[in-house]
Amino acid sequence: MPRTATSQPRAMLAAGSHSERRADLCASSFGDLNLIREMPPFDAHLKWIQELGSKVITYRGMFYAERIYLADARAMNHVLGPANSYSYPKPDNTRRFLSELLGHGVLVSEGDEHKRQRKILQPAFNVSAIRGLTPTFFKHANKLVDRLGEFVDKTEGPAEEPFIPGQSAMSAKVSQKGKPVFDISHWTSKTTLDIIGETGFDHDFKTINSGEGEGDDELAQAFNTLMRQTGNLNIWQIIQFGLQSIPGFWWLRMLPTRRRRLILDTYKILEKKSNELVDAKRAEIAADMKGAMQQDSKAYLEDMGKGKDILYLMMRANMATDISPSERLADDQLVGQITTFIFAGHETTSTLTQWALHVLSLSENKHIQDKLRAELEENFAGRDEIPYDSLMAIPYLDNFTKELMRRHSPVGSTTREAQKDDVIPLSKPYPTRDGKGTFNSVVVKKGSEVMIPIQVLNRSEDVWGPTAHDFNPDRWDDIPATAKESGLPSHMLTFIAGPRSCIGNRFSIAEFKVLISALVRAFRIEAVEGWEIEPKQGIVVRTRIVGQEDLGLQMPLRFSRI
Ligand code: HEM
Repeated sequence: MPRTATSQPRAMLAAGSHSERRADLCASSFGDLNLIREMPPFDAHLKWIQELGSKVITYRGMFYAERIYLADARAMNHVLGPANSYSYPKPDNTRRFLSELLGHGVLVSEGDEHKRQRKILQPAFNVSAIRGLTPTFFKHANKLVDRLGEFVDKTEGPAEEPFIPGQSAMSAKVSQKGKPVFDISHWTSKTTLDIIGETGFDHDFKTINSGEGEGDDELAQAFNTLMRQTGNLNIWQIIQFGLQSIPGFWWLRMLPTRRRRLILDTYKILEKKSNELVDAKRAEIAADMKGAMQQDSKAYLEDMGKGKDILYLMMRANMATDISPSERLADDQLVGQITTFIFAGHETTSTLTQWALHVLSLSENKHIQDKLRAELEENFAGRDEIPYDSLMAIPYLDNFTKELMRRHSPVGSTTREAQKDDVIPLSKPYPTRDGKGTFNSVVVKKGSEVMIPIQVLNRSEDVWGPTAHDFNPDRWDDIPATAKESGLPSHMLTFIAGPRSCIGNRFSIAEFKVLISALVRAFRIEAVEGWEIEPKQGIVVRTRIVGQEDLGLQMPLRFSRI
């Protein structure tokens, strides 16, 4: 008879593994995080899951703190769903780290404050808003195609030195006539930054036209300086972050380190520029409202929001008469949304697009690239852009997008912290470690970290069957019952679920479809023979090339004209 695990079941505790590794753990403060850091993303989790024969495990995070890992759909619906989501906030460390860089936007708010912010933001992300933004997505995607096309046409053959912005010397050497090797991550990143600039708050970053660097836009430079502080933390900085959450060590936050001074100074620039954007938007809305009053026309008011940027729509919602003064967002919260949009809505879609191009470049997927291009040619029929609804209705593009989101989710995992003791139900009974019994729920203690295993659950054989690890867009024509029964949004965890799910999901799907349709129609995409891509976990799952680790994160791909 399955039972509730009142004490952690042995299968879940992975007791053997813990004690076997205890000697290593004592030698380092990072617990099992060391293994996770050493192995490619998710492989450590998958390895434990396979070793233990259970999808429900615990392991040790920083300072040996317990982390609960539940690769189970029902457990995730419980933790993330409307009833419990606010009882599982982001861990304090994560919030502190993010708010230091991004201010007080929706990503770091919790509880009633989060509900309030979400309510104001929601209208800016509904279908009609995204429909209005789609021409801007096309404008930037076509600009990208033009820029890449110039380099394709100019490429005479291999070169000793890089001849394209972002390109490494290695990529220059393997370029061929009319077939240069681009670091496509450089280009997708610039394009999605330009897109979020214009659609987010009507700001032109102009990065696609800049050369190697970040361009001279002050906002882009400030943002990139802050983002560099998210990577390459040294051991002392990581320990410091961990210690800060321990009572008595709060003062570590205040130490005037070089990193802290840099962050404070840079955030001031970001804040100043963002405040200017907020002021300009307020003036624009006021002028539009005045125009509406003068014309006294309901149609004029309705038309006002069409194709407007997210900040405009959000601020207009913030000024609406049915919003009480206590519900309105203050200026620092509006500024926090701007930094949040750049952060959450830039590298995420860029990374997804890079993975899409990588998947298409593989010789075993040539049929997918050919099929996608043929379908796009037919639907675009020689046009540079098509309306949002037509784009969304292209069937194979839709299957390809869903499969990519499932198989290569840019955000690999995230974390929550139990705010109170709880019992988390599981989809099915799991065997205890001794094999003598089963358990179908897990007791969680207040303060435990609960992992949200996005990539692992997206590839779960329990949900997708034995072909879960394959890349197959056709699977979406015949979704297995287990996926339908998972209760996850679109049967996956890519945008997580519930009240804290990604508000930008519609935005990113439309943006991605626009980018991929423009690139696939214009270019043939091939992998560089013999170069092996290796995933590298950061805030998003980026890539580097095995043997070229010193060149850092990159996605080199060969492009040629169709
Ligand atoms: C493929 C692209 C994207 C993926 C995979 C993605 C994924 C996610 C995930 C997993 C979260 C939850 C993080 C957590 O709570 O721990 C999230 C939150 C969020 N995302 Fe996205 N995202 C994408 C694109 C975007 C875009 C384009 C925007 C904005 C234009 C955006 C805005 C946000 C915001 C504001 C949140 C915080 C929502 C809240 O806490 O209420 N995202 N996203």
